[in-house]
Amino acid sequence: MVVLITGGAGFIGSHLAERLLRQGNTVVCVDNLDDYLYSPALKRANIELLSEYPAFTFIEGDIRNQEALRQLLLDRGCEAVFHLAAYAGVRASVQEPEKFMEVNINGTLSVLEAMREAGLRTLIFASSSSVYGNAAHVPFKETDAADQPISPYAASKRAAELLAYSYYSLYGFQITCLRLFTVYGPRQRPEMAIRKFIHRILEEEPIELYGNGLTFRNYTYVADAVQGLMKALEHSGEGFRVYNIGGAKSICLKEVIEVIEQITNKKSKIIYRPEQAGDVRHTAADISKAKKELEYVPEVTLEEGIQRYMKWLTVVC
Ligand SMILES: O=C(O)[C@H]1O[C@H](OP(=O)(O)OP(=O)(O)OC[C@H]2O[C@@H](n3ccc(=O)[nH]c3=O)[C@H](O)[C@@H]2O)[C@H](O)[C@@H](O)[C@@H]1O
Repeated sequence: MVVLITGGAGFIGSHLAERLLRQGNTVVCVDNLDDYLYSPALKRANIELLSEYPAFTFIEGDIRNQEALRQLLLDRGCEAVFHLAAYAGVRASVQEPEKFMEVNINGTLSVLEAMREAGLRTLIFASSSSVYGNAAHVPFKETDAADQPISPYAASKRAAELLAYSYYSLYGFQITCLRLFTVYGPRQRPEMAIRKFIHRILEEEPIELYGNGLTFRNYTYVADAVQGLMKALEHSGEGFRVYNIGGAKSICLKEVIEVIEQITNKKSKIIYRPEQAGDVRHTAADISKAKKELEYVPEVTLEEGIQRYMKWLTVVC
C-alpha cells in the first residue's frame, strides 16, 4: 500500500513510517522540518534512518501548500493519509496560539482539500487526549463531551476533528481520529517530561516539576501508539470514528520520577514550579472501544518503556 505521512520526520511519524516500511508498504513523508520547540537536526536524523528503506520518499514541504500536496497524492498514487503534522506542545500553545491555529487547523483543511481534489478518502488523524480538558470524570470515554479544551493546542486538535467530520459528512471520507495519550519513547520531543527528566537525571541536573507532581497521565509507549495507528489503517472503513489510544494505566508524575530513579539508579533533584497554564490535571483513557473495534492492546508498561528508552540511548550516544 502507498501511504502519505504528514509530519513523518517527527517523533511519532518516524516510528510509524518505520513500521509501515518494515511491513512492505511504500511511504511518502511530507515534513517542513520546522524548528519550533526543537532542532530540525533531530528530524533530519530520523529521515536519514528512514532513507535506508528503498520504499521511502521524503519531501520537504509544508502541508499548507495544498496544490503541491494534491499533485503529490496523485503522482505517488497514495491510497491513505496519516495526518500527524502539527504544532505540538500544550504549554507552548498558550504563548503562541496563532501558530497552532494556522498549522493545526488551516493545515488540516489543506490536507482535507488536497485529498478531496485528488479523489482520496481515507484519513487517519492524530488527535490528542487534551481535547477532554479537565473533564469531571476519568477515565475518558470517546462519548464524553470534548467541548471545554483548556489550551489553544487542545482547541486546535478538537477543531481539526470537527473539520474532518464535515468532510466525512460532505464527501464520504473514511476518517479515524486517534486521541493519543502523552506518547513517549525513543526520539521523543525534548521538551516533554519523560525525555527531559531522564536526560536531566542522568546528567545530575535538577528537573523542574510543574505543580505538586500529582498530575496524572496515561503515558503511552510509542510502539503502542504506532500499533493504534496501524490498526486504524487495517480497520479503516466507512464512516467517522474516534478512539482513545492510551497506555495500560494512568500514573502520577511523582511515580514517573521514581521509576526513572530506579532504572537510572540516580536520585533526582527537584525544583518545584507553579502549575502551568493549559496543563490538564488528570488524563486517563478508557480504551475499551479501541480494544473491541481495533483489537488495540497496549503492551509496554512504563517501566519497560523507560528501560527501552535507556537501551536506545546507549545505542545512539
Ligand atoms: O496526550 C496528549 O494529548 C498530549 O501529550 C503531551 O502533552 P503533556 O501531557 O503535557 O506531556 P508532557 O509534556 O510529557 O507533560 C507531562 C506532565 O509533566 C509535566 N512537566 C513537563 C515538563 C517539565 O519540564 N516538567 C513537568 O512537570 C507537565 O506539566 C505534565 O503534567 C504532548 O506534548 C502533546 O503533544 C499531546 O497531545
